[in-house]
Amino acid sequence: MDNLQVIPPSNPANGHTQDRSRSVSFSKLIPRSFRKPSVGNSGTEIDTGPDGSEESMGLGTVPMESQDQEDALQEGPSKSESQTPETSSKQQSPSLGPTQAAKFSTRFKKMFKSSTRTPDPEQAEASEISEGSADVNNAELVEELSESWLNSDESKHDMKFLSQAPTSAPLRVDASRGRARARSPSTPIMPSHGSPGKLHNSSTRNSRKASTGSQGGGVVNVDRRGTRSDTVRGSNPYFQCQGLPLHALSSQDLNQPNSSAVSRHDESMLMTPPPTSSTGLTSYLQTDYRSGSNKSLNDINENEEVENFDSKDPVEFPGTPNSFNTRVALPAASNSTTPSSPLIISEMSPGFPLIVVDASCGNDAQLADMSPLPPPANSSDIKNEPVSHIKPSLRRVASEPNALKVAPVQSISDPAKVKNGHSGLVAVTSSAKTSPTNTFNMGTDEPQRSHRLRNKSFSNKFKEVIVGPKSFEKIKLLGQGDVGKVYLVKERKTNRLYALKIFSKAEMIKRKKIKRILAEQEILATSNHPFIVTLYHSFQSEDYLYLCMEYCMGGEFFRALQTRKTKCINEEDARFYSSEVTAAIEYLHLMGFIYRDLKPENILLHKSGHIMLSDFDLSVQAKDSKNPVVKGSAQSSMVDTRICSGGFRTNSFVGTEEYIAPEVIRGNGHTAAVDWWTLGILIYEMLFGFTPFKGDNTNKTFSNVLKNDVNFPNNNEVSRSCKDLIRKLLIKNEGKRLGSKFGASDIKKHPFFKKVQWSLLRNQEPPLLPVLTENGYDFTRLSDNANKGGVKVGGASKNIDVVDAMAEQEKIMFEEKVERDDIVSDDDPFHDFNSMSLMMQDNNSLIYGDNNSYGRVSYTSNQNRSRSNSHRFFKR
Ligand SMILES: Nc1ncnc2c1ncn2[C@@H]1O[C@H](COP(=O)(O)OP(=O)(O)OP(=O)(O)O)[C@@H](O)[C@H]1O
Repeated sequence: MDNLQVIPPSNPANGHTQDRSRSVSFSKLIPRSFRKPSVGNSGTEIDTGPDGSEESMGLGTVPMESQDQEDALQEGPSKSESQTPETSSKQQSPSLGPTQAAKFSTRFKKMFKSSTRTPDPEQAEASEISEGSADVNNAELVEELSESWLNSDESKHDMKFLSQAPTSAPLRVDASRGRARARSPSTPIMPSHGSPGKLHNSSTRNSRKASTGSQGGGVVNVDRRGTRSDTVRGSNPYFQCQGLPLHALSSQDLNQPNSSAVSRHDESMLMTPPPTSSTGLTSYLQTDYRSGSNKSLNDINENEEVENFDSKDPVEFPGTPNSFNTRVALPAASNSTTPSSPLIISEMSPGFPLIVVDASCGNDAQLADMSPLPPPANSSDIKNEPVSHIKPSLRRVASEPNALKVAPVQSISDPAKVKNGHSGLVAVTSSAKTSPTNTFNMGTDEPQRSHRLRNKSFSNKFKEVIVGPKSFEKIKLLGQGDVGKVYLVKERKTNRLYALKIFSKAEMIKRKKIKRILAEQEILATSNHPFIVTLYHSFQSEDYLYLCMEYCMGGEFFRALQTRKTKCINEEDARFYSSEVTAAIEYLHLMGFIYRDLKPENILLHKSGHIMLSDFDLSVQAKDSKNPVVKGSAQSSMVDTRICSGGFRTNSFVGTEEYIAPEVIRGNGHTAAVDWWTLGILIYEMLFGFTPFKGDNTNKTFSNVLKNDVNFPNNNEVSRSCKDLIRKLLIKNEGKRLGSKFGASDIKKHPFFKKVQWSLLRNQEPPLLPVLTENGYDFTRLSDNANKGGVKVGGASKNIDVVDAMAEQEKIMFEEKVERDDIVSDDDPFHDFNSMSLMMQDNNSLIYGDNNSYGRVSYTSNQNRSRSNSHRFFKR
């Protein structure tokens, strides 16, 4: 990998000329209200590529394979695709009236006002070492804003203002983000284009990340320069550059001189403290932030972060007639008999989970009384509730593959096992036998479930919550995400280790993240898959929300990659991880979820070395999701998972910069195909240590994503089939992208995965095994410092008051009293957040041991892997 020949994205040959077409691409990124209607699958791109056969993969590897050389393989974007935006943008030249233009101007002024303020020293320091891409200075703005928009008469006023603004003044971009990436040595380092001392969010994130001990124990001391920006949530940089589109501005935004819908919460590690008055949170919420949380997740406009609920989605509050009529149950939650909410249970059988699609479509009534369960464990926090019967659920026992036997797996292609018909469901058999470690908690009593929980689609998995904040003892801070903090905790009663993610309600409301946390809970609670992190408990207190999850001691896969000398892994290992990721995404798609934030940082490593997908706050559930369908013949059938969310388009601007799919940038809506795009980027990054479209700033990256073909370094170790897979996943036209026909089945059938036995993935030997070690990478010192007052945030020591406040806040977090579902009033924004516990606790979760530091993890190569995988689990 050392001899990688990399064409920096700024190389004109790589499509970075200041040419017309680039402006054309960016013209798509003008405020959404000016955009052309969705092109969707009707792109003009022509799929000239092969259908996946090895033979058709064409040419051999060439140094830094050019597009020309690879044409025979490539279904890259056609010229017509890049021409379309130009045409459309001209046709769609924005036409602002004088009032609208004035509003835009107001937005710009507000933004510059905030951006030109003197940065604090720590931010300045952080900015010097940063070179991320999440900020854009004014000069670039003027240079790179949409050509069509620039040319419009109405925009002149605003652009004049932009060009007059001090060029050194950066625009703050998503200052709230708490994450950063280290760039691998082989990643092209782009020249910094920012001026010294400017505010730079990614650098701040960087510093914060280091200070908080980062991730799940699997933390390495990485180079803090050259970070990549983090997850973007509804904050299209173009909106930030240009001011928000009018439809996203509320009257409040426009009238309050100091308000800015684009400014993010401060960069303090502290969550915004909740109101302390006796009226408490409820009145605070009702006064200031009437969110749409009482509506269906999908009914809330996805661009909530840049929109004002009051103006767009008025929600009625208590006392108002019909205040509850606006509430729609969470997706797939309210009616288990609806065909659109198939009950899909994946069982962690001894071995690989068998997906069980309940052909009765989850009719609770029919299944009631089948399996009385034992009473919940005692908890002082919990008041007893009337009990109800539940249907038995097959749930996986957490991942302990070595201790488990492989259950016979019945192929989903077995026609005898596939039922299509009235229920419209694919029955993929469960031949799993319950093992001692996989037994249902069958008792004589029934689980307690609140009325609200009973109505949930996942109610067969959960009962009334049996723990509260006091049930856990904090061991250390694992890391801080966008809005939540994740702690390694041990349950006092059992000594079991968990990852407890805590969100401040006030913060969630302030930053309009209510929908996100509800989505995350919904997906975690609904999912039951060995490659998706298990949710054990969730509960809320007056001021906080808690998600208690399986602790993945291996930390982020990204960190594991960083421990590699080359920052990348070989193709065989990449196949392992990508196959597990594909299985996880397939499952999510089956459930009607689109993940939308695949990246190595969101892939955690279980202690077994297998992956665990986490962080679902960007995921969305398809409206009217359909049941999977089996297509093809008995010999070669495929489960069409694409159809589960078929036709569902969503239009938020979310994702991670380097992973964002072209259709997301274009803003004309996207589908589940975005997940296959991100899979392509992930595989590329695993193999080469950097992402294929990285530019030296956000705009360049997006331009590359829209225009550039994927190029490969001169690396003969990567097979043609692998490159072919990447190319097909990175087809810019989502309608032509691999996965657009049958979803995951398309990907699984690709020659790159030919040897993979999908049903036995969980029994493969992982390439890397996380090990707690005294000599591993240790970030606990930093978090210890944080606790002792020596915390460094943004490169400078925070004053002791801040540290004290943090400690105080943590104390409160772990002392609050749990609020059961029934006492959370219906008008509470977090009414739909359930307090609940998994029916059966996992007996395989890690147990706290005094001798472990839980801060030092290293990754060892799995010696068993080659023998085990090639001889036992891979077809020959
Ligand atoms: N179950 C877990 N086990 C171990 N570490 C975890 C677990 N869940 C989260 N973490 C770690 O805690 C940190 C914060 O997690 P979180 O999901 O909030 O952050 P994030 O991925 O940045 O989220 P977001 O994208 O929402 O900002 C991350 O470093 C993450 O790897």
